[in-house]
Amino acid sequence: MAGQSHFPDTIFALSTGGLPSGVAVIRISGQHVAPALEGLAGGVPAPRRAVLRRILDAAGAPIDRGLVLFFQGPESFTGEDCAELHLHGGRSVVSATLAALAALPGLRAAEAGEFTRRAFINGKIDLTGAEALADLIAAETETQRRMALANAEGGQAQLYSGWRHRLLHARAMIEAELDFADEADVPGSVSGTVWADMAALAQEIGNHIDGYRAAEIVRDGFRVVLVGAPNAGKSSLLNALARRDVAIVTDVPGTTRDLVEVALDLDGMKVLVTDTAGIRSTSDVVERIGVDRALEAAARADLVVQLIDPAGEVAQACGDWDAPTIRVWTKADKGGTPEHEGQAISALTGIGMAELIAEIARRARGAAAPAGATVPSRLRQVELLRACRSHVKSALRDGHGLELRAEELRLAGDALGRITGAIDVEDLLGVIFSEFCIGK
Ligand SMILES: Nc1nc2c(c(=O)[nH]1)N(C=O)[C@@H](CNc1ccc(C(=O)N[C@@H](CCC(=O)O)C(=O)O)cc1)CN2
Ligand SMILES: Nc1nc2c(ncn2[C@@H]2O[C@H](COP(=O)(O)OP(=O)(O)OP(=O)(O)O)[C@@H](O)[C@H]2O)c(=O)[nH]1
Ligand SMILES: [Mg+2]
Repeated sequence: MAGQSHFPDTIFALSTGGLPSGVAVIRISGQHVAPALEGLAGGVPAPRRAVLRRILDAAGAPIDRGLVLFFQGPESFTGEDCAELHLHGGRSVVSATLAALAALPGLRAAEAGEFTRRAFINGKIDLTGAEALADLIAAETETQRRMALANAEGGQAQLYSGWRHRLLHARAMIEAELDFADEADVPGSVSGTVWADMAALAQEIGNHIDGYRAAEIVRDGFRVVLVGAPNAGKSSLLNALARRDVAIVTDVPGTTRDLVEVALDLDGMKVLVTDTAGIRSTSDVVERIGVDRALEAAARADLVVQLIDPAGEVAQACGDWDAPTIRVWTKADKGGTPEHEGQAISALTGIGMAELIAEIARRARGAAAPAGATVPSRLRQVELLRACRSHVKSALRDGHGLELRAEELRLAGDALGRITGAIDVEDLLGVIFSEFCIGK
């Protein structure tokens, strides 16, 4: 896909966020950029040099005075001629400029993700790089940002292209062996080292796939579920963690019925904390549904925090869940904290809260992909990685002939090629680029 392709339309969009803003940037990309700048900014600046210009409408009346940047293709984000207008971020300034652009021949408003899509078609980035840019823009926590940046800088692209080279090399060696086999004297078999490398590759791909769960925890959040008997102090803890009144707190046991979830940023990790109904056997229909939901949430948790009021009833029939569990004694301000193992906290005074938060953050980080690790970021990628590994494994099975085994290796390489977009991905592009916002 290398080389610049020629799209008939030149596209433009506001690439910065909500208006009004201090400065708003409008991006333009395509073959009509230079004539558009002639009309709109009275000329085309030297490439990559910011110049201050009057921005004019179709009638030649000034809209604003702003900075104009020109990038000459292929040395631009999209690989096409690009321009940026850095305007004052007023609604009317922006709408008048967008209207002036729309009136120019060959120009139209960009669709979501269309700049990045052109960057991909023009060979500036591969599909994993495009997906990583979407993640970088969506990143809210430090760990999300680091993971997205590693892939935006080509972490996955390099890993998969290395694997494709190994597959190609293996196929070449097998082809050579097939050719020699026609001749009278067959040289010493090369296949020993080839198959050893393919076995190692299957293992590496498997390990890489296993990293997906850790990547999901970074992207979607580490799920912490608060469970305990009614009145144990779960909702009070949730409110203290969220630093706002998310859940209703009363001294009536059985106050919380539904799941209440908040997203927190703990030490750079996205953590989803869910408050639940106090667990007890009850004849109240609504409360019983709440208890069922609590137990289901615990079953899905990455970490269960079990709250116990030392003066209260202990949760009967705690149910069982597989998630790691920590015990926390509540209402420590009242004294009487027992010598049991586990932490003591007070949501009321803050006793033990810093320690509890540090412990949750420590566990979240432990379950998350390590900083800078190259991990798959999408189910789409994982499915193709699984297909790739399964073809490598088929190739490793002896029974069938060398030709068929080489064919399995070709299929394995094709699966990798679909991840990066090197082959046959037209059907995927709509899905991938629809994730983006307009202007990206
Ligand atoms: N004002 C502005 N800021 C921005 C962007 C932008 O488009 N405009 N970006 C948009 O996403 C990001 C930066 N990404 C960019 C990626 C490549 C090129 C570019 O001109 N690439 C050329 C030249 C490379 C070079 O000089 O090293 C190329 O790849 O050939 C520009 C921005 C973030 N900040
Ligand atoms: N003194 C003191 N009281 C607390 C503390 N945490 C909670 N309480 C009180 O304990 C009672 C129950 O608190 P909640 O947070 O609603 O308990 P819950 O576990 O959510 O209860 P359910 O929703 O009924 O399951 C309320 O009266 C709270 O004010 C604390 O740290 N110290
Ligand atoms: Mg509650």
